[in-house]
Amino acid sequence: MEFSEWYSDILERAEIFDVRYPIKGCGVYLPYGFKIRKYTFEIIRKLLDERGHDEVLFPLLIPEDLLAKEGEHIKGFEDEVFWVTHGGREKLEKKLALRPTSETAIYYMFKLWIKVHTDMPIKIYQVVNTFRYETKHTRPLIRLREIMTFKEAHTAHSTKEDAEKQVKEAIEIYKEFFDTLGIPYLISKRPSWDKFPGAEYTFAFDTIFPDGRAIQIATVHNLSQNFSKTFDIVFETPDGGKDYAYQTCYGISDRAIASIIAIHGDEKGLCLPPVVAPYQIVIVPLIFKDNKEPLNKAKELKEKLKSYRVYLDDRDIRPGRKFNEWELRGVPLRIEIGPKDIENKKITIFRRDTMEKFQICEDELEKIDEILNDIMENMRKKAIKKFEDFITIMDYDVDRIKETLNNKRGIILIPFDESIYNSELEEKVEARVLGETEYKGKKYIAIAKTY
Ligand SMILES: Nc1ncnc2c1ncn2[C@@H]1O[C@H](COS(=O)(=O)NC(=O)[C@@H](N)CS)[C@@H](O)[C@H]1O
Repeated sequence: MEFSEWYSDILERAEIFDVRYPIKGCGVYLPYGFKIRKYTFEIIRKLLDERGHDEVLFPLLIPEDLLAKEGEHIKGFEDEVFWVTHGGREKLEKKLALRPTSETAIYYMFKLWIKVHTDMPIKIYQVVNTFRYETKHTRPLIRLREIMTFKEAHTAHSTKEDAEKQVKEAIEIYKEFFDTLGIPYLISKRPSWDKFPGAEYTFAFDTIFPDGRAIQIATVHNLSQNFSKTFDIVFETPDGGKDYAYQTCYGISDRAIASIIAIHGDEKGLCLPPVVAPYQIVIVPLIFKDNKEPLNKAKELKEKLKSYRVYLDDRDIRPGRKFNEWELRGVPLRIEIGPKDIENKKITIFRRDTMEKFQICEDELEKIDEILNDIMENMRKKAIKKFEDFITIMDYDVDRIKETLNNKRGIILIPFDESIYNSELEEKVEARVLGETEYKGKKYIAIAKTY
């Protein structure tokens, strides 16, 4: 089955996201998908909180004049903004934007909060919905018009060096986030012609989906003083002088969830990293006629394993149907308990990642931890192997680049060469220039067909 069909099919059959909402680019997180989203964003919240960030919440609506304040920013977003023009039947005298991202909402307040250098660093983030009138093909969790899970961090610093350091910290945070999820990535410095509107420079994380197309899954922007000059965020320096704040911002979205589904999934369905799996273990008692023993044993096991997210499936349906359903939903580990197992004081384990079945003694439950860790390690290795197979290093040869992108796809790396690194390159190779990147210690220009 072709990837995009597999992807749409799995969102529906594993009951993750319902695309039938009557607005293009909008959809509904179903309970199972919502849990994956919850556990995924718990990871990033923890990583941000541990590094001195505070979670906040800003209004959704941004007055038109505020959004338009930073010239480059508004130029970059004016074709993507949704507007509110009425309050009830009354026409608003100032139209209001649904935030496409919150720089202009937040930096208006930074101006009120920042007076002296000791008011910084400010390191805040919010996890909100944002709205972009995407004209390209919308796709669930990949290219939404209502971005349902937009984690945006915004920081302000009293020196250029501190802002540069913050960019590096943000990159470390995202590396740890995607490593925890087993999602491989290439970090590139976006070319100047493709940086975030209003940024000095942008670093981006790109991964590769099974169809070989690259997708931007995170971005880190050094805004320097572009916004602080526009919003007049001036502070008193230690020596009593005046300066504009130095700022950064960095964001991820529902694409983190799309990546977990796309990268770890297989023909049987989802294969979820234990850390985000709504159920890490499902217990299936093999019930024969009126033999209640397996069910009682299963309940005992569930109790013993209560430090995990365990589902005891005691529904009155055939075990085979249960196995297929939990494999489709990507539950990392299944335990089967039948009369023979009980007799032999064993439990049967099924690993979703390798689809292998084996037995452990019923009093060796401490092995479960190491099996779940091994599952994650194996999933990560498999994903990195697939990712690296999609990387092609070659000398600059337009025809070979085009031929490779049309057949193998993936990311092409050509040795960095200033003389070809310009916006014409994209037209020549009929693909996106992801930017300049380091790969296995060498510097390259990365090129790919992207989402
Ligand atoms: N339409 C969309 N649907 C889903 N995710 C999106 C969409 N547009 C962008 N994203 C994701 O959101 C991330 C952050 O968006 S951004 O425009 O690059 N950066 C910002 O908005 C900055 N304010 C940092 S928070 C992107 O890296 C991309 O992974």
